[in-house]
Amino acid sequence: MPSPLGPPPPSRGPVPIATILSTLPALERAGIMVQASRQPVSRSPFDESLLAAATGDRTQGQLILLTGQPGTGRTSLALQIATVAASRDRAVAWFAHDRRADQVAAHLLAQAGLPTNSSMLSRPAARATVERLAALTLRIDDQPEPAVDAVRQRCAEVADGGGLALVVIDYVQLMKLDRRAPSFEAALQLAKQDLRAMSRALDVPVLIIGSQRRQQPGETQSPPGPDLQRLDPHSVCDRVLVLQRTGEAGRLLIVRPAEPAIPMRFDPVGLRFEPAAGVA
Ligand SMILES: Nc1ncnc2c1ncn2[C@@H]1O[C@H](COP(=O)(O)OP(=O)(O)OP(=O)(O)O)[C@@H](O)[C@H]1O
Repeated sequence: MPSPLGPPPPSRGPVPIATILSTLPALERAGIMVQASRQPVSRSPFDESLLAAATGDRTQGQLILLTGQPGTGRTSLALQIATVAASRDRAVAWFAHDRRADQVAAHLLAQAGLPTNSSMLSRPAARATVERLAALTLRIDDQPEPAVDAVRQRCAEVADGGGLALVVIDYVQLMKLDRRAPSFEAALQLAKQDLRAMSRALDVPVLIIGSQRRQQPGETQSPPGPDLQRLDPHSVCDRVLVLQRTGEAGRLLIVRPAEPAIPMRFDPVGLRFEPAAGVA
């Protein structure tokens, strides 16, 4: 029987990056009217290799865990990966739980060499860069604390509307978890299982950003090693990546399946990873 309140309102769903960029005051101040370019974003070979490392070069449904200690640059790395995936035809759905959509858009601008607090935005070339970013098939959802069901519904809507290449959840500990589970860890485990089922049902890679705890005073082992049993206790994730960074030196460990680590350098201005010196 139909509800007396009528059909439920459509979910707001992930918002296209072009819409989010058009709300940024810094672009308005610089006189940039956001329009999507027909020119694709140029993809750096290194960023392409990061997408390949994250997905194992597979476009099929799979659950990928990207973890590391807070502040190591997990969001930055995931955004580089998402940008490559979103420069193709199908969409990338990004669920931001610890920052607003406009902050993700500002991060994207910084990665493209246009920090919102710099005079770079008033240079003529900035408009072309912004227009290329606006053409990305990146959609951002910053509604706080979504449950897995809500994420699944919004992803299914995006998939129906033209296809989905990648889902990113930043970060999984901030999702609304099942309160009936006996512990936070058990609830997290259930959420991961549901997200893995979603990746299979929609046949899309789902990258979840997770957090390793910080070193406690008195602990000698730092950072916590890539102990798979601790990172992914019941082998829920198909791929497990650990980001480590000290200053500008970083590396991406590929723990499951075991593959060679990727040495990198973090650019603290561009808020992005580059190949480590001496690495092509
Ligand atoms: N807008 C910004 N301006 C300056 N520095 C930033 C900005 N955003 C992030 N950073 C810095 O860049 C580094 C990487 O940030 P990023 O958000 O990618 O890391 P993270 O691992 O996702 O961390 P967390 O979610 O714990 O903040 C951190 O040292 C952070 O302080």
